[in-house]
Amino acid sequence: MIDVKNVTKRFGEGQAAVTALGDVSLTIPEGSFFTLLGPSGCGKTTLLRLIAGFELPTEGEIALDGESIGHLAPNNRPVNTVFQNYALFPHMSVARNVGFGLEMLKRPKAEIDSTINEMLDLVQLGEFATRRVDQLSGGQQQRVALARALAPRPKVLLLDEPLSALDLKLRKGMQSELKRLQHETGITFVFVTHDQGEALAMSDQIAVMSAGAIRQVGTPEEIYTAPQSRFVADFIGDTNIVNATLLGFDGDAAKIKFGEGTPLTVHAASTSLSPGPVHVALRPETIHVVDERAETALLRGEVVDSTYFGAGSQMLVRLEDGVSVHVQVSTPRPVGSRVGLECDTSMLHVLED
Ligand SMILES: Nc1ncnc2c1ncn2[C@@H]1O[C@H](COP(=O)(O)OP(=O)(O)OP(=O)(O)O)[C@@H](O)[C@H]1O
Repeated sequence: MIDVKNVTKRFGEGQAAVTALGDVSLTIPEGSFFTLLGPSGCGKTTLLRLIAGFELPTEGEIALDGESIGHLAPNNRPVNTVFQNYALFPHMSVARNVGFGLEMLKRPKAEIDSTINEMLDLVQLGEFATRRVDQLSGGQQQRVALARALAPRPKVLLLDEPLSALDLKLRKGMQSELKRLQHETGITFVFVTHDQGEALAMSDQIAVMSAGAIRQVGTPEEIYTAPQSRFVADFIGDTNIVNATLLGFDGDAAKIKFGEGTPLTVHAASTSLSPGPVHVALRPETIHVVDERAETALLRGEVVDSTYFGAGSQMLVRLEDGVSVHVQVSTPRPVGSRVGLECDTSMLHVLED
């Protein structure tokens, strides 16, 4: 288990100082596939480099299995990193690249050889052992980098956008491959990405970050279906955010209404929200288009655009308050027509701002 406790990281001094991380606390469970997700510059790489020991925190500490690792140099931490550019030795064979870390650790030759074979089998590169790395494809080089990082059997593997150099098809393949490797080895993977699809597809847990802070931690399903804030709802997928009035709470359930509509009981990110104007997240795939006069319509508006995307169409509906909502449909209504929008209220979610 990795415990990040109240970690602040500032670069530079005085007026020019940049706070890359501000009082971040986080627990990464042992043996999990844990993803740090957020836009460029939010501090993901900085957090990874602090865990690796390439940077030291300005304040706070990082513990592994209950023991602070702050005093340990990077090579003495039971942690290994796979970098974005792989950092392989191009002129060396695949086998030597994989065994390099073990040679540095002065492990016996027989142990190094058997680990190399085991690791190459694990990443399905057994037949490439003697090939020079510069004679491999990008995807194969990625596997060598993984095998090399896994060879010393670290407790934690840090992966900094390791798939970003691959084309889309290879990326998808490597996503399943990485998940398989994590399951088979049981090593804790801390994976950095700004790609929400990748994060949802691969992770046991995701920490969504923005501007040096952790905004939400949860399983992919929790993050997708119950985003806490407008930022998380916006960042994960194609969410509509609509205006509503919060009337109050009944236990954990929020009572809201859209415009002058009837009160609805829905989920909320927090029960400490005050009654009044709020924002509600509404996933495009959970909305059904009905007749404008239908009593079941929760929202009403006019179709202002419609885009065909193969599996269906995406309609843009402008609501009476001017907010536009995306809706996925198999048969779009004509632009200019008035429609009602119906939605399972259990899929509505009041956000914190
Ligand atoms: N060595 C450094 N000196 C000064 N500022 C830095 C340094 N390293 C990072 N920063 C700043 O800290 C902030 C966080 O950077 P970081 O690289 O952690 O972001 P990131 O989320 O990994 O971004 P990306 O997805 O673009 O890699 C940024 O504002 C960055 O400019």
